This record gives sequence, structure tokens and C-alpha cells, in this order.
Amino acid sequence: MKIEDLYSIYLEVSEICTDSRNIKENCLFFALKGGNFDGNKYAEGALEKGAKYVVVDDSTVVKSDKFILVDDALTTLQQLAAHHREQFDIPVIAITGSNGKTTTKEILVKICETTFKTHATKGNFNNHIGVPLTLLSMPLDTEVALIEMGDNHVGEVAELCKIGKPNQGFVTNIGMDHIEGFGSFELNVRAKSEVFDYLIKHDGVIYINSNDDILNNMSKRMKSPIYYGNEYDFANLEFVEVNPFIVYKDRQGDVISTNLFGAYNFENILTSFCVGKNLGIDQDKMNRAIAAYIPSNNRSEIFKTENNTLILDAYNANPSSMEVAIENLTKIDSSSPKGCILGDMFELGSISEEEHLRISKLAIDQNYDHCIFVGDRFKFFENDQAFFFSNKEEVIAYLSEHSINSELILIKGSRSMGLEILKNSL
Ligand SMILES: CC(=O)N[C@H]1[C@@H](OP(=O)(O)OP(=O)(O)OC[C@H]2O[C@@H](n3ccc(=O)[nH]c3=O)[C@H](O)[C@@H]2O)O[C@H](CO)[C@@H](O)[C@@H]1O[C@H](C)C(=O)N[C@@H](C)C(=O)N[C@H](CCC(=O)N[C@@H](CCC[C@@H](N)C(=O)O)C(=O)O)C(=O)O
Ligand SMILES: Nc1ncnc2c1ncn2[C@@H]1O[C@H](COP(=O)(O)OP(=O)(O)OP(=O)(O)O)[C@@H](O)[C@H]1O
Ligand SMILES: C[C@@H](N)C(=O)N[C@H](C)C(=O)O
Repeated sequence: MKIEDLYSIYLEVSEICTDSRNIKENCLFFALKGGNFDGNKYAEGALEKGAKYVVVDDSTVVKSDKFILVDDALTTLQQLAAHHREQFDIPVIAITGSNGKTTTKEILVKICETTFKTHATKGNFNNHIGVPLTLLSMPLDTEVALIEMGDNHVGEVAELCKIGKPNQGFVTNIGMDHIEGFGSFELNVRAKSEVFDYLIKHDGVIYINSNDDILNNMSKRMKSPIYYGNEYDFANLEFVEVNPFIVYKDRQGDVISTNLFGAYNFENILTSFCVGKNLGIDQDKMNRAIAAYIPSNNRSEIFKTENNTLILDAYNANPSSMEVAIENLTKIDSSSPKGCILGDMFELGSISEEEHLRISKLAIDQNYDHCIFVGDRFKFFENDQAFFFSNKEEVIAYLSEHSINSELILIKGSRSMGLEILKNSL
């Protein structure tokens, strides 16, 4: 079937579904293959549960004209998403980078919603499946689209750009994330620049954080990027303090207190403000939106328990985000003693050992009252200057016998470590 014909069907259905256990009446089901199951096996069940059509790539499951047989269901999902995207003549903003994509996107959603009908990536749906699903859930009356693009190997952002066809975009920063997949930091830099390659080729708008040397350097090959940060600051915001939440001042002299914890989040505010301003959004509306934004989902969250104040930053971790999180904890002017519980950082490949050693030394050097490491990667460098545990269960057992009280505690580790559970023991 031609994509144009499939698109006519798409316009008739309620939405796209990929899970037969969660079928919406009148939806279009795509049979995807995963690590455990082959979605083709569930296509018939999807129809029985109310799907209008099913897109499959296994001819043996086809039973009626409700089955649309294609060569590859995932590729078809991506092509359909690209076709839907082509129907819009609106700002479609690509958001990529090592750290802070989701946070910047969430702030930007709040800013854009003050003025435009805004559609954005839900949660972290930022990969070869998530980007198409994001696009295909974009209503036809959308005025601004914010599309998060994540990557862990070279070429991925280029592929996502082919699907999302952004006409604006930025890289939040480039750090030491996912080095296992990229191969090296330099290849991560190359991977992130793919969004710039796309935007340069298509005369798109590029936002550059001039505080970031790598991005600044990359911008030399761009015709007229919009700079923010130190130089030629289009955002024109002044950092006032972070204690523990960020306070900034705008060009009118208004001082804005936010709920954003961590100095690194000022970069995310700057980026969002710059984009919002270029979209023509009123400055006061942007300030109000930023002030009202409260981070959640284990990202820079402040969580008070009966006994302690937690900096719950347990969504993910890599050496770059660990470093700024530790730096931030140290800088906070707090009357309570401080502690940190740091979990293993995943997907670091050849730099894994040296970076776990470096981060462990960095944390120990801060002389916090408690320094606890979780996971075998950190435990490999065990010494008597801190506590080292193989897993979170061991930490929970330890905390049940040695309670920590009245401390300000940073909790951070990779997603698979699931360290947020420790909040129940603190
Ligand atoms: C294919 C799929 O949807 N997978 C989801 C599934 O995982 P699994 O591999 O186990 O699939 P299954 O084998 O279970 O099932 C295959 C399909 O069959 C369907 N099915 C199964 C049983 C049944 O009874 N009926 C059925 O219809 C089923 O629905 C499948 O369609 O389940 C997991 C748990 O819910 C999901 O996590 C998994 O989703 C995959 C991972 C996915 O890619 N989802 C996207 C929507 C997405 O964007 N997910 C993001 C994660 C993004 C991310 O990690 N980004 C990285 C950078 C990008 C790296 C990229 N190269 C990559 O590898 O992803 C980042 O650092 O930001 C999210 O969920 O947050
Ligand atoms: N500008 C930044 N610089 C460095 N680290 C940051 C920055 N912004 C956020 N972080 C760190 O990254 C963590 C994850 O934030 P966020 O989810 O916004 O990033 P992300 O790039 O979307 O990650 P993912 O793609 O894995 O979702 C935060 O909890 C914080 O520790
Ligand atoms: C969960 C995924 N988006 C991610 O950030 N992975 C890294 C490896 C992590 O969990 O730290």
C-alpha cells in the first residue's frame, strides 16, 4: 500500500496503537517486534479488541482486508509519521543533546502553551519508535511542535531528522553519555551535530548556547545561528543565584524565582527562553511559565521525607551529569550536613572504569557526611573512605540499621539502578 493511501486510513482512525493489551477503539495497530514478542502475533487480537486496521509484516497472520501487509511495520510507521509531519507548516523544533533534553522540553512546553497550541514528546519517547509515535499523535491544528530526539549511536539523530523534518533545533550540551554506543566522546560530538547538518541543509533556525565551547565552535559553520548565553545573548537573562532553587533576572529587571534546582538547570531555562522569545512569546508570560514549572519524574526533584531532604535525581546518570550534580550539592549553602548516594553509570563502554573511579574520587573529596556508592562498577574501586554496596537491596538493609537524619542527600544513578526506591529508607 502506498503511504498516501495508508495516510487516508490514518486520518479515519482514532489513534495509533502498538500494544494489543492497550487497544483504543477504532485505532490503527502497528505490529512491532521487540525483545520478547512479535507484534504480528497480536494483530488479530488487536482487531478483536476494536482496532480498525492492523499493519503487519508477516503474511502468515493476514486473515482479512483489515490486515495491511507491508515489508516492515516499523519502517512503515516511520514513513507514515514523516508523511503526517509534511502536512504542517509550523515551527517543528528538534531537541537533542546529552543531558537536559526532557527538562528543557518540559519548560518549553509550558512557555509555548501560553501562546500556541503546542504538541510535544510525551515523557521520554525520543527514539526510532518514540519520535514517529509523537508525530502521529500530533493534532492537525497544532501550532508548535517540540520533538525530543535521543541517541546512543552515530547516525541516529540523522534518521530521526528525516522522520521529524525539524525546521528549528538545538543541542542542549554534549557530554560523556552513551559512550558504549558512540565509541568515543568525539563520535558523540559528531552524532549530535547531525541535527545541525539537517538544519543547515534545510535552512532551519539553529539556537546555540554560546556558554558551551563545543557548540560555539560548531556554530562557525552556520550562516546565522541565534546565540544565547555569554555572547550576543538573545535570551538576555542574568543568573542571580541558586540556593537551592534558581533565581534569575530578565532584561526588564524583573527577578524570577523558580522551582528549578541545580545550577545546570539555568542552561535549560536559557535555552527555552531563547526559543520562546524567537517564537514571539511575551516575556512576562514566559517568566510566569518558568516560575510555575516544577520538575518531576526523578529529575532534579526535591523530596522531603520525615527525616531528610532528598535531591532525587535518579532518572539517569553519566559522568557529565554526575559531575554537575556533585558540584551543585557542594555549592548549596545548607545548614544541614550533606550526603550522596551514587549508583553505577551505564552504557559508558571503554571509559566506564576510569569514569567510575574519577567520579568516586570527586564525591569522596567533597567530605560529605555520607558518601554511599551502589553497584559493582563503583564497588570495584572500594576503599575505606566511603560505603560501597553491590546493589540497592544492600543499601536498604544498611539504612534499616543505620538511619540517616537531617541531611541533604543527593540520589543519582543510571535508570537501571532504580535508586528512587531509596527514598523510602531515608
Ligand atoms: C517495540 C516496543 O514497543 N517495545 C516496548 C516493549 O519492549 P519489548 O522489547 O519487550 O517488546 P516486546 O517484545 O514486549 O513486544 C513487541 C511488540 O509486541 C507488542 N505486544 C506484546 C505483547 C502483547 O501481548 N501484545 C502486543 O501487542 C508490544 O506492545 C510491542 O509493540 O515494552 C517495553 C516496556 O513497556 C517498552 O519499553 C518498549 O519500548 C521500546 C524500548 C521503545 O523504543 N519505545 C519507544 C516508544 C520510546 O521512545 N521509548 C523511550 C525510551 C527512549 C530511550 O531510551 N532513549 C535513549 C536514547 C535513544 C536510544 C535508542 N537507540 C534506543 O535504543 O532506544 C535516551 O537516552 O534518551 C521510553 O520508553 O522512555
Ligand atoms: N543542562 C544540563 N547539564 C548537565 N546535566 C543536566 C542538565 N540538565 C539536566 N541534567 C541532568 O540530567 C538528568 C536528566 O535530565 P533530563 O531527563 O532532562 O535529560 P535528558 O537529556 O532528557 O535525558 P534522557 O534522554 O535520558 O531522558 C537530570 O536529572 C540532571 O541530573
Ligand atoms: C534511560 C535512558 N534514557 C538513559 O538515560 N540511559 C542511561 C544509560 C542511564 O540510565 O543513565
